[in-house]
Amino acid sequence: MTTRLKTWVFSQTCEIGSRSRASLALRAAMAMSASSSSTSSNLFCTKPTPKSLFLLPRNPNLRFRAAPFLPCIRALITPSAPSILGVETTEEKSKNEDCGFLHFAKYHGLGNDFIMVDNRDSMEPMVTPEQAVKLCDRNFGVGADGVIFVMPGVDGTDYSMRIFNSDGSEPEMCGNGIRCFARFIAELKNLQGSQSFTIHTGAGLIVPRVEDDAKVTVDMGQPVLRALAVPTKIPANKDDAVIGAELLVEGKTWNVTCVSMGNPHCVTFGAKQCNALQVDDLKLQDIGPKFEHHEMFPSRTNTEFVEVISRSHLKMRVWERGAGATLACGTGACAIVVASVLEGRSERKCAVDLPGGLLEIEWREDDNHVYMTGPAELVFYGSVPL
Ligand SMILES: N[C@H](CCC[C@H](N)C(=O)O)C(=O)O
Repeated sequence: MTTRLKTWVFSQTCEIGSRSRASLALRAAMAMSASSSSTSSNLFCTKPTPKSLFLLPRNPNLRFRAAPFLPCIRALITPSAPSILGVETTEEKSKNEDCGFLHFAKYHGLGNDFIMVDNRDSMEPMVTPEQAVKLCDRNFGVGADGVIFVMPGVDGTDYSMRIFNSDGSEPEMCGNGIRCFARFIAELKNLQGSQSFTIHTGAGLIVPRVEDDAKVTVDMGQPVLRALAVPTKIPANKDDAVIGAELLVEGKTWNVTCVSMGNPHCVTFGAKQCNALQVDDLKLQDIGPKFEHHEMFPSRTNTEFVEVISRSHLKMRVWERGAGATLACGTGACAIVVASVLEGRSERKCAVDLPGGLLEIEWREDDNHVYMTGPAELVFYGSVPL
């Protein structure tokens, strides 16, 4: 069965704001239909042409009345959903799966950016780690710090999350990514107002809540301090944790505290016998990899370099495992508040200042959970030949 592309009916006006996302997706669908003017192909199996790379930047001047805007969004990025072009036959569904196209939504959390894939149809990621590396390339691909898959829930959770870093490695958890995940789901399901979801991740159960102001608050669970569980081979110096211990990195001794938020973090407030760290002066490209690949971290590590502005305001630069210097790191921001409390440098509730913006972090004494609040933004919808 083939599906003729219906012509789109839309008018030239709509309020700018929440609908403009829909109009972006509508434009993409239009361009897709234009690029496959033939009547035989359906929306998902157009020939990959230059037009098939819909990287439509947010354009406030776009003025469309998006009539079927939600199905359009879903149809673009959820091949298995009933297409706006009519109910799919199983034949079309199978074509969708092997037509070599990936439909995605690009989101970022304070500039830490991700290709979001609606993978709710399968427990197998639609993209391999090797393809993720290509997709994340900022010159030859879409460009991102990672690819995140929205997958079916496990053991009663609403969803599961898997993520590939831009180097193709698979971390256990991603703080900025889980905020983007929550906003993406709310968009796909056209949910309004405050919503929370239970997400199965490599770090266990994580519960993000989309707030009325579109920020996302996440219960990031409990930090893990046991050295062998971070994991680190640095000898434990406080109970079975590594707190303010010494680590020799290329001839320089740094004071470090090691924390896992499901993924490993090495937090430092500076080197021994040196003045307080000025994080803006750091050459992350030089020092970052030396921590990431240090022999004391068998699974490599994320490394956060921290400046204490006040007892409730920390400034951080991060070199991420598998992604390098990023504009923000949610799990890292949680790890530095835990480390700074353990080293007596800050309160349990801090504003964490990152190159991409501010995160609010609280390590609550009553339940030992770390809570993170911050934004997550949709940038564009896209389709790319795999
Ligand atoms: N690169 C990290 C995963 C992403 C973490 C970061 N982007 C965040 O927001 O938590 C790792 O390999 O552990």
